[in-house]
Amino acid sequence: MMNLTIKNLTKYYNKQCVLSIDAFTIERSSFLGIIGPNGAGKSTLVKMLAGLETPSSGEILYEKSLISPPIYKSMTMVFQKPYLLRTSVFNNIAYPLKIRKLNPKAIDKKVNHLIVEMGIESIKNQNAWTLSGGEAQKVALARAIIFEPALLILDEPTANIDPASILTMEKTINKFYQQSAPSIIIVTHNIQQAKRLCKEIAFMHQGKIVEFGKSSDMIHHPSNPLTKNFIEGEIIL
Ligand SMILES: Nc1ncnc2c1ncn2[C@@H]1O[C@H](COP(=O)(O)OP(=O)(O)OP(=O)(O)O)[C@@H](O)[C@H]1O
Repeated sequence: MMNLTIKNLTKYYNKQCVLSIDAFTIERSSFLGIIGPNGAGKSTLVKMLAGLETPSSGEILYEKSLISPPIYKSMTMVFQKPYLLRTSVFNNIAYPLKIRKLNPKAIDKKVNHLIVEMGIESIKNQNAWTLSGGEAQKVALARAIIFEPALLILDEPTANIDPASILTMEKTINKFYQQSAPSIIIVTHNIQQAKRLCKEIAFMHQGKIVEFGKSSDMIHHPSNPLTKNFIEGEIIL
């Protein structure tokens, strides 16, 4: 679990401001959904939270300190297009435990348990570069949660995958959340998914967090007209 505080954060690309957030706090053990139209700045925000993009100004504090290398020991991000290693599915999932020097027996047990839980036994020995998109998404998620990070960032982890696989992934994410109480941030275009998974939702538009609240309030009683239109499926510009 991790507490994050954003202060006067901006991001500019080619002198164009794509993100501007004055103040925002993500409490420990939050399960935050970030929704909003294309280009709203969702990925830019989570990349900065993951330390993959540098802010143009402002700061992000993790547990009240500025981002620093130790944070990476306990944080991971899953992308829409997963980056997997060119080795077996088992080795991909085991990798975070190997680099943390867990003993091989414990690694075997943990990885096999998760593989069964996620229903991916049939691809356990398959080279990860030969997987279908949905299979690769599942492996990327398994690899992310296997070391029980304090902060898990998911950027559209279930985009373009079938409903059964979405449910498997949501079950896995939820179980991890219930068991380990991490902080989870998920960017999703699927409002129903945000409703199913998240405790809080932030709606972003044109680089700003327009509205933030408990997920049931945000979905059923949004107070901002932009949020309301977006949730009701209207096109917003
Ligand atoms: N590396 C970059 N160089 C220039 N512009 C960028 C770069 N990355 C993002 N942008 C711009 O920043 C804006 C916000 O992009 P971002 O990817 O954060 O939006 P998003 O809300 O995640 O959108 P989507 O829902 O389409 O994934 C967009 O206008 C995008 O074109």
